[in-house]
Amino acid sequence: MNNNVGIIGLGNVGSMLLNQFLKLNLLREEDVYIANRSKEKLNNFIKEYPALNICEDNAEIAKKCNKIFVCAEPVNIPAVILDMKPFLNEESYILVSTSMISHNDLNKIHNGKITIFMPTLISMVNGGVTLAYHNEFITEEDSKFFEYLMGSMSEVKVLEEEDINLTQNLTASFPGFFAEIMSEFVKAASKHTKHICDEELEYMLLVSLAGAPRLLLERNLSFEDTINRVSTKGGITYEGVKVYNEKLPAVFDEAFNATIKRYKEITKNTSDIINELIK
Ligand SMILES: NC(=O)C1=CN([C@@H]2O[C@H](COP(=O)(O)OP(=O)(O)OC[C@H]3O[C@@H](n4cnc5c(N)ncnc54)[C@H](OP(=O)(O)O)[C@@H]3O)[C@@H](O)[C@H]2O)C=CC1
Repeated sequence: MNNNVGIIGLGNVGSMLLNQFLKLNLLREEDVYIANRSKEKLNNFIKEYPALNICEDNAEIAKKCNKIFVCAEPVNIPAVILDMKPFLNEESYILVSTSMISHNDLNKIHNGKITIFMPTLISMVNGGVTLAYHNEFITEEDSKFFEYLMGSMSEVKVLEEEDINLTQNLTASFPGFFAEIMSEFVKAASKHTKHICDEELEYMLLVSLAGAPRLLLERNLSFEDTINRVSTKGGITYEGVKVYNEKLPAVFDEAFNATIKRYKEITKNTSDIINELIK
């Protein structure tokens, strides 16, 4: 048993976790081991965190760490776990940062402790919701460890595995959806303004956005209360709300259907990859 923590895959998620674990003093640099497919990325981290341990490959992480975050793309995760398999034992705790690979499929390679979690890049600024599913081998101590790390940068919601797929639209995917919706908002406003540039429009929108959730949360206003307060019957907001009310449900339904369809395709693909690898 050791306190070493491994992180495999230093992309958007892995680097966010590494930076937050160290910047928030949740882990000591010398207890953290990292590995990534392309080696250049690793050297950049060493410049910032000189006591960090760089591993040659995924197997070395499994040899040296009991707790291992796997933050690769779904299609690459089966191979990562297989690389580690010879060195995994009942103490090994694998934390996979995507729900697009089922714990049943992962158990075919590592029949032990697995947490499937869905982080959010909002946690770079200490916020957002991390969704998690712990399999049956996870002890209270393991879930406390998870809560200690992820709960320090986000809210943690432990769910049934099948519920993560849908709810991640509201958490992990949210920054992307939000950016897309807001960028359309600015583009539409831009068509009607002659003297204000897009950057100024974007700034006004972001400042309003930062305040709107505070208004709702601090004054305990529901969405409906807020609409009623802002939109006077027959006024400008009222007319705008009517259009959103009519058109948006179809857009949200279609987007949910598209993500659910893609989720099924990816999980089927990762399942096929695992079945092929363990043949
Ligand atoms: N981006 C997001 O907001 C969120 C992403 N996720 C999930 O987290 C996971 C990571 O996402 P993200 O960080 O965006 O992806 P990235 O593509 O940014 O990072 C993936 C990293 O994994 C590395 N990698 C791939 N294969 C291997 C391997 N065999 N061995 C070691 N390292 C490997 C890649 O290395 P290389 O440098 O060679 O490419 C890369 O650094 C995905 O499963 C994604 O679905 C979950 C929630 C939110």
